[in-house]
Amino acid sequence: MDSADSGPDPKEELSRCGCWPVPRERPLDETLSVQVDSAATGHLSPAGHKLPGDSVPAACVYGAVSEPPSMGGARGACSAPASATSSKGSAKRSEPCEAAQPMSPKCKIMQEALKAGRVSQLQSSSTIADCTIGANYSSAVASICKDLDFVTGECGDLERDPTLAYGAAALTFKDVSFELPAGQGLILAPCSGHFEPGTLVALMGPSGSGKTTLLDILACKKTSPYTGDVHLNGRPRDELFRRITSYVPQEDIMFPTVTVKEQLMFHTVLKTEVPSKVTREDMAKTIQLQLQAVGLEEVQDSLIGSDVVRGISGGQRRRVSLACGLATGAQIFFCDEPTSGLSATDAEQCVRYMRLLCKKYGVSIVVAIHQPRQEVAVLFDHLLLLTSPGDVVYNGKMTEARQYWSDAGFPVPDLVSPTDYFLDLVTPGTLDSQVEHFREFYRANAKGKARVDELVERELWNLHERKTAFQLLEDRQERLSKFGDLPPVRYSSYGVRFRKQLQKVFCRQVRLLLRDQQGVFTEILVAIAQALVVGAAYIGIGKGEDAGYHQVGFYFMLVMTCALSGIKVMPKAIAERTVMKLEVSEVLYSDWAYIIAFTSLNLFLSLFCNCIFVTLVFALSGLEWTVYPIVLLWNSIIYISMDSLYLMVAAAARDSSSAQILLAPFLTMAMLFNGFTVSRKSVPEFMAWALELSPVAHAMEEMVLAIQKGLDSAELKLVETLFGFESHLGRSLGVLLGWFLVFRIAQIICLKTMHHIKR
Ligand SMILES: Nc1ncnc2c1ncn2[C@@H]1O[C@H](COP(=O)(O)OP(=O)(O)OP(=O)(O)O)[C@@H](O)[C@H]1O
Repeated sequence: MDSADSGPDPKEELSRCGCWPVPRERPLDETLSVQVDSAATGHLSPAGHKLPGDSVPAACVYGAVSEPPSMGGARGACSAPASATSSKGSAKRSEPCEAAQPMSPKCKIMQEALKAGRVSQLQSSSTIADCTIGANYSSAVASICKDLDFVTGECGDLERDPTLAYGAAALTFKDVSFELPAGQGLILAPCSGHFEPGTLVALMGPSGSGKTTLLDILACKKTSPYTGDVHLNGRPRDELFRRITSYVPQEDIMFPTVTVKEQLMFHTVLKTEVPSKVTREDMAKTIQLQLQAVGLEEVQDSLIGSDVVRGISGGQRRRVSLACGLATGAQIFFCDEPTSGLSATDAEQCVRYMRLLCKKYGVSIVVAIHQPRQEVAVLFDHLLLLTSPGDVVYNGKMTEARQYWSDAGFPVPDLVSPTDYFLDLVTPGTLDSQVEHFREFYRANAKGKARVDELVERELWNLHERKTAFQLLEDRQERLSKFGDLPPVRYSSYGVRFRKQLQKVFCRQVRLLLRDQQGVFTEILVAIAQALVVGAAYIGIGKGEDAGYHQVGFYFMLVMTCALSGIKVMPKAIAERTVMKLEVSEVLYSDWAYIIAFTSLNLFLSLFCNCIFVTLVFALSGLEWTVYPIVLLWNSIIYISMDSLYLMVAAAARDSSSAQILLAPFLTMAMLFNGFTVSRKSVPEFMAWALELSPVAHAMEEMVLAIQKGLDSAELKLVETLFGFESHLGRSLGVLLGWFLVFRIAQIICLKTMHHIKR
């Protein structure tokens, strides 16, 4: 791509500003890195930690801040000792390194490169800002890729980019704790802390120590009552908190028949408004880059899969969840065990990518992680270590943890992984366990609780320096507006308007429906097969001279079959509900969007299959086609009425077996009091109300009476008298409509109020 004389390309501009990343190519200036590497150590490769499939991860960010950073990255994050100025002269390393921090080979390489006068080359290849000057597409890609190669977790590996960084959200929490009701136990003792923008935080602790509990509380995901306050930029969280933050849950719940790329695209377009000039191709490139960053490029067109649908592996699914979380343009991310199920190399690569996002773009990422390898642990800036049951034993910089342990009288032995050692000492029940000692030490030591409490007090209500959530969103809006029109920022927890939510959810439902070819085809084939079997039983019934009585049996069978055929939608509705609940809890879309999309599409398909069934059976029966519209109409009406009952039960029931139990009384009433086997003439008087309320009875009566009128059949007239059929068209339509409305409303209430994701 030649952009030298054509002026800035909006796509490049987007990429450069970090709003929409550009796709990967092999780094062009690999030679430089190889030179530097070999000069220093002779063994480091520019693509040192690659993901499977030789993918070169690349950064992707979603809203750059044009003003200089106000807080210079994570508190305590160290910088390289040498002063290095970018070609714009804005990125300066001036803070001294932590004294205790050893310098990694890569840091040394960078220092040597700086000293040797290769500064400008190195800088220009490692900051996206410089691509603004060159406006060169390939070098922009190369520089993004190269940035990840410099992520080491040690001082000065990457620094906040003043041109691109958009993270300006600080998280402060005070005395958050969680106790089970009725004194069943304390899960998390009061815990406080503060994370500056750009901090990569590790929440560590033994199993059951309350890491997820703390993460859920901070992310505003805890559904059980807890105490304590969480603040965003010194202010209590509000509705917009969920647009500023993003959550990657521990479990990977997704539709099995969507592809990896579609899943990521769905999350991306629902979390932020896309400027009008950003094309589908730009978006596709964005997705491509995000997939590369987490090593999923090779499986981008594979299905997510499940136990019954062949798809990607469990580890890859974990990475899809992570990519979806990180694709939201949030400023604070909460990730629960994002690396579980990943190979050691992939886990390291994921955390390196997170560090890149933190350092370069100023976002904060809080990660609950069980026991990372040392190579992964050093990538974190901050360690919050819990013991079991949830009590803090360390809350400070990762680089200071070793010294803290020494101060506590337990220096980390040589050749032992510090994080393993920390965990061994604070895990109850182990041989080395020193839980009580570390609890007390944290409470009493000046570098423990006292320091955290002081920081929290200082940061709380530090309103004049920090922006509100609304202002943060407005900033992003302003930056993105140069790429096209955008609707004004709304005070809503949803990233996009309802119309767009509905459109996206509807399109996905259509795709799922079409992709599930087996499901659609099976449904149509079953309708045809059922029609042939039933039709064979009643073949030519409309032609007999004295077939009136038998014809009523035929109509009865048709109505009953149509009333029951919607039952098959229940398992599907229950399965989809779980995914919908998770996505709704992530405020991707409103539950209304799903209810409307799912219900309308499902109704359309089912009615279509029902029409095939009725038409085929009717054709085989030999009845006069003049009455076909009557038969089709009443059978469709009964189908729609009963369908809302099935969907209500599917919305209320926990699973398929409890759905059957819940359905039984409704079904018995509707099916037993059907106007034919139990008719007006035979029903006991005290149960006459049941007949009046049965939709099947009303549909049956109205249909037979209308057919009789149409055919003017004396036989049928006789049968009607025998069974006591009466026409009350208004009342019948009222009952059928009543069933439809009552159960549809109940379905909506159940979907909105029940089976929430409980945390
Ligand atoms: N809402 C709740 N109701 C009852 N118990 C709860 C609730 N939330 C958490 N717990 C309990 O709190 C304890 C800590 O759980 P949590 O998931 O926070 O631990 P963890 O450190 O993340 O564990 P792991 O590393 O094994 O995932 C567990 O015993 C869990 O059952």
